[in-house]
Amino acid sequence: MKKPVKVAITGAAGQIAYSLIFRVASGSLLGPDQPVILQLLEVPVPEVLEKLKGTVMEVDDCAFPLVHSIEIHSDPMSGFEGTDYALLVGARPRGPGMERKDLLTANGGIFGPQGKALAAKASKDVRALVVGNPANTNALIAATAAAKGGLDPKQIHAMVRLDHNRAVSQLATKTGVHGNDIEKVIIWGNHSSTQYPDISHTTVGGKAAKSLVDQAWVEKDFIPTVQQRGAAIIKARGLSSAASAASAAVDHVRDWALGSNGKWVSMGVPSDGSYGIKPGIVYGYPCICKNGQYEIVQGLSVDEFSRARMTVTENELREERAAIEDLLA
Ligand SMILES: NC(=O)C1=CN([C@@H]2O[C@H](COP(=O)(O)OP(=O)(O)OC[C@H]3O[C@@H](n4cnc5c(N)ncnc54)[C@H](O)[C@@H]3O)[C@@H](O)[C@H]2O)C=CC1
Ligand SMILES: O=C([O-])CC(=O)C(=O)O
Repeated sequence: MKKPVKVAITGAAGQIAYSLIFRVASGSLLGPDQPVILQLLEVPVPEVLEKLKGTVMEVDDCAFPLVHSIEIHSDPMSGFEGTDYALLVGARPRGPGMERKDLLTANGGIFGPQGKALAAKASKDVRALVVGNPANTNALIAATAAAKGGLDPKQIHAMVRLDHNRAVSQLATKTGVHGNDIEKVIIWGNHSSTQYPDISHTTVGGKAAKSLVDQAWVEKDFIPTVQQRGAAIIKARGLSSAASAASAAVDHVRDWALGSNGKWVSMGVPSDGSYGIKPGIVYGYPCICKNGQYEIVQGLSVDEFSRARMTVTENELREERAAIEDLLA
């Protein structure tokens, strides 16, 4: 048996975690031979911690072979002790009629202290994924705080994988193939309604996606459907997406940790000037992961249509940054 690794999950009594914890415990995240220590974090509110105890009872009742032990915490300084992977889910979700950036004030304050605690307590190689919305700017806040404590901002990502998976699914349905046959989808920018799902480089069964679908469908159907999918789920379910968000979080961290086998995956990572997106924001890019590291895919052509959309979502992220600049100080 391998040595157990520590996986911290915040928002552990919430709806995403109710799916995520079981996926991690079953081995979907790090493989079928990797034992895990679950570090479950919640707010220090008795009713919430009681609810979390109920979830833990259920994890116990699954008798998962890979669960080494389970801890409950309400302070990130104890909860992130020795953490190898952190899934930062805990934050308020939006309701009908809200944009995700409307949550900045409610949620931004959560991520500075968590970034600080990761730097102080987690493994020096920790990899953290921010799921809580607005995910990109929350990741920027966490990464800025973590960097002050010595972590590399590249260790803290934002999740745009749900958008990536949604784009794959929409295109698969349209072209009548399985999602497995689709490669090189990109989500540029923000996990918001300005994100740019780009199929300029996408292949479907080895053929250029652009040769299989018309541009009017891309502009009027595909892009808005992917951009608005979160809102459509809220309208249908009365609650924001949960199991699909957990699944995307598993996909993101698994590919980061174990490698994407040469495949492109969309990840919200610190902008580094690639594709003209100057540093200072966390931006969705196409990435390839290997040996526990990610690299932004370089050298792609960007046409006028794509550039305009990449700039819109970049501008929104710079506005979000300006709105929380005080949290970066
Ligand atoms: N990036 C993405 O693709 C997606 C992001 N989300 C976001 O994920 C977040 C969580 O969603 P749900 O699980 O549905 O919400 P939820 O309300 O069911 O659960 C959130 C939990 O986080 C806890 N929490 C709040 N502050 C915390 C803190 N400082 N430390 C630890 N726990 C804390 C709350 O007590 C609550 O139990 C929301 O912000 C939502 O908008 C949701 C879907 C997709
Ligand atoms: O839309 C929301 O608020 C939840 C979310 O981020 C998504 O489903 O993409």
